Amino acid sequence: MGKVAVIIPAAGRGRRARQSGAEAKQFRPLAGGASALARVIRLFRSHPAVSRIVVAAHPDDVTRIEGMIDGKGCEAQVVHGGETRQQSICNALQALDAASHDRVLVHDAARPFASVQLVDRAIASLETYEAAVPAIALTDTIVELAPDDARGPTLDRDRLRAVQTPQAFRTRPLQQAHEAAVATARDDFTDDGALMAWHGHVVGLFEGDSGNVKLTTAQDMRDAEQRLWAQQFLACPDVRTGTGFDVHACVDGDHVVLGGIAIPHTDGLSGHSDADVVLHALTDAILGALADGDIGAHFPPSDMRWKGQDSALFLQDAVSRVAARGGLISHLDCTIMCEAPKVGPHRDAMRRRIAEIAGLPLDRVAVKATTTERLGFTGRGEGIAAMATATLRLPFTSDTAN
Ligand SMILES: Nc1ccn([C@@H]2O[C@H](COP(=O)(O)OP(=O)(O)OP(=O)(O)O)[C@@H](O)[C@H]2O)c(=O)n1
Ligand SMILES: C[C@](O)(CO)[C@H](O)COP(=O)(O)O
Repeated sequence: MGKVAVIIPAAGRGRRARQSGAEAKQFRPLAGGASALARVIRLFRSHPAVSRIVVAAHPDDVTRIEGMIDGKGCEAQVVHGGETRQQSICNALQALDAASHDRVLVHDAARPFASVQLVDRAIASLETYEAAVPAIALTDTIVELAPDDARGPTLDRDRLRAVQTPQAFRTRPLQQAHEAAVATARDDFTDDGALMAWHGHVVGLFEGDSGNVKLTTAQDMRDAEQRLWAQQFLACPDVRTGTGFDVHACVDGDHVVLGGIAIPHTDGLSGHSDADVVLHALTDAILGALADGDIGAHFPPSDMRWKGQDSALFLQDAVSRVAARGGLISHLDCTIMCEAPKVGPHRDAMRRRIAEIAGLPLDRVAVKATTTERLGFTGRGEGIAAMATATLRLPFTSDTAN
């Protein structure tokens, strides 16, 4: 048998799942981790039978998806998607040589929960069929709508199935079916199984997976987040708390950088980097929870590379150390101590920026502020201080147990 290729349609705009200001659903980080598309790419990249991946992308997303498929693993390519899912797959099929890849799986970028076992079943189905789709039985009572949208006839659910992806095909017959659809201007197929059946092929069914949901609505996105957080939390039972504290002196200037946000002010803050006490305290809090030194140990002030540096780099480094240990950050909290500038008007911008750097949902990032009642160096306006707490969860390791 020849090799297996995979087509990932990822050119949709995710309109039904769109929250205001949010990017398309397949690119949103899920539970502070990889996006749906990244998870799907990872699944197929690491599957031993798959040797080529073609991702159909909206023209605006080609470069970013090229960045996601970069690196080791099987051969991968991004092509322009079309106006509909069917057109996106048709475009991707043109990038496949049926002589070298005689089998192809088609899997939605919007189904991040597909398992290796499901992919194995899809590939195995091609020993029996030239087209096959995963299907699950329905558990709700299913009715047709009456003309007035009231309840119509009840359907026999034992004769109905919900169809998912990955769908499996012999490559050339799928290409021919798509060519025939283009020739007859049919562009209304919601899946390739339907298109193959229309073209006269028997389409087999294999066992789907009720967990393999398609992220379609905003509620689906919330459910997926919860499910992934729960999975990660269970895998990381070792709860750690770290604290951080930082001070920078006020100097001549016209703004300070706090929580990644430049705030106009009557002074500046002196420092080797951008002197962002908030990001520094948070970085130290994370390093503290990891028992992995402190910001000065990793980014010495004597090193000219960090001069004037955006402190996001330091926080990103600490966050990646958590990921490298297989852990996750469950909460970041910071208190800024200063008489001025007023933090309140900038609090949400700071939270958004910290959440963005740390890859966390907004409700897992807190920024608070207090004056020190004109007492001490912060009270006299000689400097600004910040203290932070990071709550992390790590997997238990043999080191942890010792
Ligand atoms: N022109 C299109 C439309 C959809 N898709 C992809 O097909 C899969 C299933 O489509 P759907 O869930 O409907 O995604 P969207 O089209 O993005 O969603 P919506 O209809 O809500 O805009 C998704 O991975 C989507 O990116 C595609 O490649 N090209
Ligand atoms: C292909 C599919 O996921 C199978 O269930 C589904 O048909 C896609 O439908 P959508 O309207 O493009 O979301």
